[in-house]
Amino acid sequence: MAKQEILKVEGLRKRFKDIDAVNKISFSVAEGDVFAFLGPNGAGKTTTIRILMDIIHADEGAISWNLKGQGNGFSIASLLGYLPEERGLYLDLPVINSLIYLAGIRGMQKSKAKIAAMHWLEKLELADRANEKLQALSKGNQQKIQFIASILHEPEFVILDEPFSGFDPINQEKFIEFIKEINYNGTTVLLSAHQMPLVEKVANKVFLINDGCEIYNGSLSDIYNKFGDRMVIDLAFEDHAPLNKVSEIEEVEDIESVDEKQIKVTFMPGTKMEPILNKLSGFAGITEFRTQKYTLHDIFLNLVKNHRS
Ligand SMILES: Nc1ncnc2c1ncn2[C@@H]1O[C@H](COP(=O)(O)OP(=O)(O)OP(=O)(O)O)[C@@H](O)[C@H]1O
Repeated sequence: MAKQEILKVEGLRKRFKDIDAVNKISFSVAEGDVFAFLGPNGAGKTTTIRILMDIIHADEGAISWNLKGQGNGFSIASLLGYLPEERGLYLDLPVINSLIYLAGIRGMQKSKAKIAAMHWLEKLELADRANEKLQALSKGNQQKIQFIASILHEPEFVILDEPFSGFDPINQEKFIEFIKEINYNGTTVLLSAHQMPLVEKVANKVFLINDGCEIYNGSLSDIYNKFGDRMVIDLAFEDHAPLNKVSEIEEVEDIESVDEKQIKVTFMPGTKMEPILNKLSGFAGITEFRTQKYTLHDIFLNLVKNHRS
């Protein structure tokens, strides 16, 4: 059975002077999705999110929400969870007071908010800092508090704008687990992030935006099926990598220079390994040969590059 649609966006458009920041995009998010909203810098992600959060208004288009809490006097924005790109909490208040206050204005009882806040502070290894002012915490720890603030009231739908930025790799991995956990417990997630290896661990749907326009909208598995059928080989050479000569191999689609000795070669869809091995055997001084999976990162770069050209 198809899952219930929680958010439907149709023909959304926003212009800033002569820039189409968001250019007639449409998508829908269903209950239980982790919907990855991806795009390069300046693509229009934060503008779209700000429109969804009612911070700015669209010039054209329609947004419909289907949240269980609608109609009980709370605004849509207060029913949602939101981790904004620009962080900002009450620096001068003790952490626990900020969290309880923020959950309160979103309709959560004080006693329940306190229990939930302590639960998340324990999880994020910050329980012993609960009574300190936020400004005494490191930037990464402040970000953890802001994440707690966005999900404490157990929203049906949370928007996380760049949740991994500013975290070390260990905390980034932990946050993947936290996102999976809130999603498992019933929160639908719209996630905007640049770290593709993290995104592909948690998302089931992907929307790719570039220059305000849709360039992919579908499931994560479909994006691999449609665009992922490519072989990638990392090559290292004793001396300078012979970029020009490798690019003459007819099956080569793209070459990325890692450094002067290393290259990453992407082959056309359907390329077989054996003829490539034969061709590469003609190159002197190969010190490393490694096949790789074509990742979401590669697909993303390729789709954006093709859209620009
Ligand atoms: N208030 C504004 N006034 C004028 N232009 C704006 C404004 N806000 C955004 N823009 C422009 O709209 C475009 C989209 O910006 P947006 O912040 O939505 O991109 P983004 O995808 O979130 O980028 P990033 O990944 O860098 O955060 C950019 O060209 C940006 O300069």
